[in-house]
Amino acid sequence: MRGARCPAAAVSKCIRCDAQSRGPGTHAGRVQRLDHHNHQLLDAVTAGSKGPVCVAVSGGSDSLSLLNLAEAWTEKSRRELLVLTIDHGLRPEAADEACWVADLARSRGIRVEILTWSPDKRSQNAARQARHSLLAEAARRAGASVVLLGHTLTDVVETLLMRLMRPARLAGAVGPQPVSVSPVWPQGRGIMLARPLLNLRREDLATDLRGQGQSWINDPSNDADYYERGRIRKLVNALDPARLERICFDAMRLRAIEDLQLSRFLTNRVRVDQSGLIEANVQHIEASPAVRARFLDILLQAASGASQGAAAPSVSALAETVFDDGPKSRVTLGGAWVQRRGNSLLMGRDPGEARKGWTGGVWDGRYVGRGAVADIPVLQASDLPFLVRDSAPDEPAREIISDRLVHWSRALMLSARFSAVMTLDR
Ligand SMILES: Nc1ncnc2c1ncn2[C@@H]1O[C@H](COP(=O)(O)OP(=O)(O)OP(=O)(O)O)[C@@H](O)[C@H]1O
Repeated sequence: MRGARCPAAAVSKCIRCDAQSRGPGTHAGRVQRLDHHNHQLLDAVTAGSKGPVCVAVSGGSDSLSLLNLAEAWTEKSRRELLVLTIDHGLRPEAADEACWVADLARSRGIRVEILTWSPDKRSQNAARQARHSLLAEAARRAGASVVLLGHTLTDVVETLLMRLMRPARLAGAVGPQPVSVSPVWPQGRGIMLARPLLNLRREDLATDLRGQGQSWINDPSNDADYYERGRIRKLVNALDPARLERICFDAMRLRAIEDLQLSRFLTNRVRVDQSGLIEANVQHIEASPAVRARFLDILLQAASGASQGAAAPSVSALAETVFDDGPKSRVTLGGAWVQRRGNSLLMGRDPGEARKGWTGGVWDGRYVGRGAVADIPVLQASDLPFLVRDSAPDEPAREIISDRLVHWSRALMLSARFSAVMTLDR
C-alpha cells in the first residue's frame, strides 16, 4: 500500500516471484507483498479492455485503500481511473459523503461520478442490487468494462459465517471472489468485477490509512444489530478470526479448483445455436455434485437471462437428475427449461414466462415472438419453444448468450488463478 510504514518491516524477496518486498509476517510485509500480486490481478483483469477502470468508492476504509492501490497501479499501467460513488439515500449523511468522496478524488486529479439511488426498499439486499445496477450502467456509459470493489478478507470471513447460517444461492456460497461477472443483467453485460483486496484484513488497511493521516467515513449501519452484517461482525470477533481466515483460505483454494473446471466446461462443452438454444455436452462429465450444480446454475441463468440463479436446493436437486439420465421431457427452473437429449442437455428460455406481462414485440431483450401472446403454446407442445427462433433487432440472441458464457468463463479462470495466488502462503 502506498506510504505504508511499519517499523518491523525488513526488505526481502517475495516468496512467489522475484519482486522485492517487505519481510513476511509483518503488517507492512503482508501489505507490500500482496500489493505486488494485486497489481498483477489488475493487469490481468484489465488486459485487452478499453476505457477507464472504474473504482467503486463509498469513502469507507476498505474502498479508500482500494483507491490507493488503484492509483499506485495507474502509475505503471497508465490506465485512466473513474471513481464511482453512490449516494444511496439510506442515511441523511449519504449525499454529503458522496460529495466528500468526489472532492477527495478530484483533489487527486481523478475523474469521478456521483450516482444517486432513491430507495423504495430499505433492505441491504435491495441496496446491493441497486448499487450493482448503478455501477454497471455508469461503467458502460463510460466505455469501461472493469469495476473494482473494496471487499476484504474480513468480508470473506463474515460472508462465510452468514452463508453457513442460511441457504444461499450457489453463486454466493463462498462469498466474494477475486474476479466475477457483474451480478446484474442485462445492465452488467460485459462488466467484470475485481476485488484486489480480498486477502487483506480490514483492520490492517485501516492501520495503513491512519499511518498516512487519511481519514475515512464510518457507516454506523455496518455495525448495527438490526442488520445481519452487524450481528455477524460481533460473532466474528467473539470467535477466533485467525482460524476463520484459515477456513476461508481453504474454501477459496477449493473454489479455485472448481472455478477452473467450470471455466473449461463452459469453453469446451457448451455451444449456442442460431436460435439461442444452449446445448451442453455432459457425456462422461467428471465433476463433484457442487460443480455440476454450479455448471447448471450458470447455464440456466444464461438461458433465462436472469440476474440471479434459482435457489440453491432446487438447482442442486435438478443437477442430480439432469447429469445422470433424465429428464426426457422439459423441466423448468428459474425462467429456463432444461431437457436431456442423448449426451447433451438442451436449455432455453421458458416461454411460459412470457405470459407474465409481455405484450408483444421484443421479449426479454433477446427474442421476437411469432404470434400473439395468447398463442404461446403450453410447454412441451413442440421441441423448440415458441420464442427462441428469432432475435432482438440489434443483435441475435445467440450473440448475447454466447458472449455471456465466454465472459463468465474468463471471470472464473481469472478468479481461480488469483484465489490460488492470494492464498498460497497462508
Ligand atoms: N455507496 C457506495 N458507493 C460506491 N461504492 C460502494 C458504495 N458502497 C459500497 N461500495 C463498494 O462495494 C464494496 C463492498 O461494500 P460493502 O461491504 O458495504 O457491501 P456489501 O453490501 O457487503 O456487498 P456485497 O454483498 O457485494 O458483499 C465497497 O468496498 C465499495 O467498493
